[in-house]
Amino acid sequence: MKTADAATIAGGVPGIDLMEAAGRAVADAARGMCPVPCTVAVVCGPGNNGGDGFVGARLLAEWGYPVRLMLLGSRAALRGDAAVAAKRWAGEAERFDAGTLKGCGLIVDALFGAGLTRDLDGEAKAAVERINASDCPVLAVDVPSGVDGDSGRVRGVAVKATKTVTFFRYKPGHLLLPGRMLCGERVLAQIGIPDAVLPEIGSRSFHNVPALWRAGYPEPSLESHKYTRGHALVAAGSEMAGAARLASRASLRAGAGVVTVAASTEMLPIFKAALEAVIVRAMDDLDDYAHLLEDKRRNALLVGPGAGLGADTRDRVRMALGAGRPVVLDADALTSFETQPRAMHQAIAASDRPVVMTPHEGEFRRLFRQIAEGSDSKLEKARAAAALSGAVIVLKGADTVVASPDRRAAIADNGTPWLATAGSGDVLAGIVTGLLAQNMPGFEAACAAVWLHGEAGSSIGPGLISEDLPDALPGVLKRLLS
Ligand SMILES: NC(=O)C1=CN([C@@H]2O[C@H](COP(=O)(O)OP(=O)(O)OC[C@H]3O[C@@H](n4cnc5c(N)ncnc54)[C@H](O)[C@@H]3O)[C@@H](O)[C@H]2O)[C@@H](O)CC1
Ligand SMILES: [K+]
Repeated sequence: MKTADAATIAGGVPGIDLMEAAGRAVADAARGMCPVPCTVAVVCGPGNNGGDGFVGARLLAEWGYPVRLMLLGSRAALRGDAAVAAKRWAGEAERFDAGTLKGCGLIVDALFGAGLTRDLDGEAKAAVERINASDCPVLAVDVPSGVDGDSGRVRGVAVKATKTVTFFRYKPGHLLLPGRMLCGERVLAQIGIPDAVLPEIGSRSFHNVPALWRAGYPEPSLESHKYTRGHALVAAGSEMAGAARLASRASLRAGAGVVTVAASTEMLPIFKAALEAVIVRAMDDLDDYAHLLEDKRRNALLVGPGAGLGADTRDRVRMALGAGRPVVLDADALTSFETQPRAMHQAIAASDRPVVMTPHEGEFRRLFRQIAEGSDSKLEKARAAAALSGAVIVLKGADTVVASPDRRAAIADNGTPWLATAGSGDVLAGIVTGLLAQNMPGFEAACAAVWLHGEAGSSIGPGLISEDLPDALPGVLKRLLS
């Protein structure tokens, strides 16, 4: 944002104009929250976030709202645009103490935004605690004060907002937990920063929404037949038939033309009975898997759901990665490398096709211990793991991050807590595999799968079980593609 602001200002827009536009967006949001004028407490900090607060306070007062402005620090200490904004505020700047929020109908939190540099303590911490203790709705300016915009982390203590107005683009902290929860409803306001500054910023972080990957989403044409739509091979092994069934069905729903599931002979009847459109093949040993890989039409491979832990699964992972095809590694395929993650990274490095890993936090910690302990930003953790392993990393959770070895990363916010249920990850892995079978590139396929999975979950909601998810995909896809 500093680069964006500076480039805009260098392009001829005075900084105070940006602040005026930001303050207006804040005042508009406040009016939306309290259409009938109520007393608004605007709590300002010592930097430009406070400056936005001064502008918002002035406009609300002009619109007939009784406004009380409180300032952390002294008016004389304000600098730059914030000092200009403060001069335009004709009212008082009160000290913020225990009594000052009494009788207020709305609090505007303009304490700290992008300039937060350390954990809150002392007077600032007390101010945030007082705001949180009041039972007033809170409108946060840019980010709830105390939330780190880069990571979504709480720096000591943070405001719990009802609504947050931010500017130009969302920041990672608006999408990552716990920041996202502390924002309440989010509003994105444009304040005159042109999109042309984006290349200069060079950000590789994205919000996982269809605009990011829709252009590469595979759609069949009239000339397509089932093999041109790709053929996914799911290596099920001999355990947990349900996991591989869910993944296979999800691959088909995601558009793979054909799905083969390979399982031990004793498991075949279970698969045959449960999956009509899926081809079922016996795989009792590694030779059987090698034989299945000989058919090059099987062009995307999934190893993990129901694979079982141990040497056999490790060998199958190595064979898949050596087969010159996109590979998805999930569940047991990941955990089987817990004690030898380097061996997995080496096998990935030898593959020239996309590899996607779909760990949850626990699996991630086992495979990337140093990275997991070394950073508290989920975004940077996933990014570091992608760089180290050479795979696209899907670090799952309510704020799933997809990161690519080329440093692109996307954060999803469209899931639902109802997706935290057995088998949900198997479905996700199956969707990724189905999209890779249709030649979608690795990062885009992973992002699209996460988004579709989130939408499918949200479309079902309470009572969701993983079996429902593949069957919810047609509705989601219909909306997406129309
Ligand atoms: N031209 C611009 O730069 C624009 C900036 N805007 C606003 O400006 C904000 C960023 O402004 P700033 O960079 O001045 O930063 P902030 O206003 O977020 O905070 C910086 C101030 O807080 C102090 N501070 C930081 N961490 C602290 C802590 N833990 N405890 C106590 N004090 C602490 C710093 O010493 C500094 O005085 C954005 O969030 C946005 O609201 C908008 O007005 C749009 C235009
Ligand atoms: K704030």
